[in-house]
Amino acid sequence: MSLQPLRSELPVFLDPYLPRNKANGRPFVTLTYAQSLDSRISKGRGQRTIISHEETKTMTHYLRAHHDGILIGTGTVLADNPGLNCKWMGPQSSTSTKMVESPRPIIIDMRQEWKFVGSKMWELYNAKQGKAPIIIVQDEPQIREPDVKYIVISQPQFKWESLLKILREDYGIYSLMVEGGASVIKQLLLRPDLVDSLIITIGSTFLGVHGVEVSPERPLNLENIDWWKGTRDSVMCATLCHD
Ligand SMILES: NC(=O)c1ccc[n+]([C@@H]2O[C@H](COP(=O)([O-])OP(=O)(O)OC[C@H]3O[C@@H](n4cnc5c(N)ncnc54)[C@H](O)[C@@H]3O)[C@@H](O)[C@H]2O)c1
Ligand SMILES: Nc1nc(=O)c(N)c(NC[C@H](O)[C@H](O)[C@H](O)COP(=O)(O)O)[nH]1
Repeated sequence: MSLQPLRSELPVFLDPYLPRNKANGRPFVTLTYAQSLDSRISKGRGQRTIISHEETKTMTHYLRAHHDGILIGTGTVLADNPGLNCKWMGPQSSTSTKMVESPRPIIIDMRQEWKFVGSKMWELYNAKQGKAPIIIVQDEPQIREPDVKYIVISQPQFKWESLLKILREDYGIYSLMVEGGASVIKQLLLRPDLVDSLIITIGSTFLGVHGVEVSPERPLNLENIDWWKGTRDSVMCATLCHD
């Protein structure tokens, strides 16, 4: 399905929060997600839930066009079967340039529960509309899936700073968009040392007490805050305070 055109104010609004070159050995990291008014990102664990309006969906694809990589956690890849490509074509693009503009999917799958072959990502890759993923695993895989790259961590938990360094140095990921889910977002909200931009879409809906909540484990302040108001959603851009 094609996207709605990008709202004309969004490029200027988003520009200060888009990736810039970083000299500190890790990628520029954008943490972005869509939440309800009651701070939920889905109706329930494992339930794919559309929160964004069509115009903020287009914004998400515009953001994808500006990043080398797009990372999600196991819960999200299993629940959502996401495509993680970029459908925003830009003013002068043609279908043949889609693959170039799509970020590389980076999937946390420590216990190898997800399969690339047969997924939406795989269909898009075969249609030359998306890239094959890098998968983060705990152990060397017994069967390597076609065109997938594996980062073997050799322990159940990885340290974000180490993973980011590997992504930049070994895979040329200079800008990384992190799209969730809840566990990943909660960890990174507490890492102002690693997150460069925070972009949250707030949808005008309540998802209720059974929804998957996103709330950091301790209070958190933001700075460099700006808001955009759309038809149904608002978008807040900010940076995390180092306090
Ligand atoms: N609205 C949105 O913007 C949005 C975005 C993404 C996902 N979602 C929703 O969020 C839900 C999934 O959230 P979730 O919290 O269950 O899953 P998640 O996607 O955050 O994945 C969590 C899992 O990733 C792995 N993981 C995360 N950090 C790790 C680390 N440091 N080391 C090792 N492994 C690590 C662990 O296996 C962990 O259980 C789904 O319902 C999905 O639809 C919504
Ligand atoms: N911006 C945004 N608004 C939403 O309403 C929603 N549910 C997500 N969720 C993010 C999560 O990462 C999804 O899995 C991908 O958004 C699916 O991506 P595709 O469209 O299949 O490429 N993100």
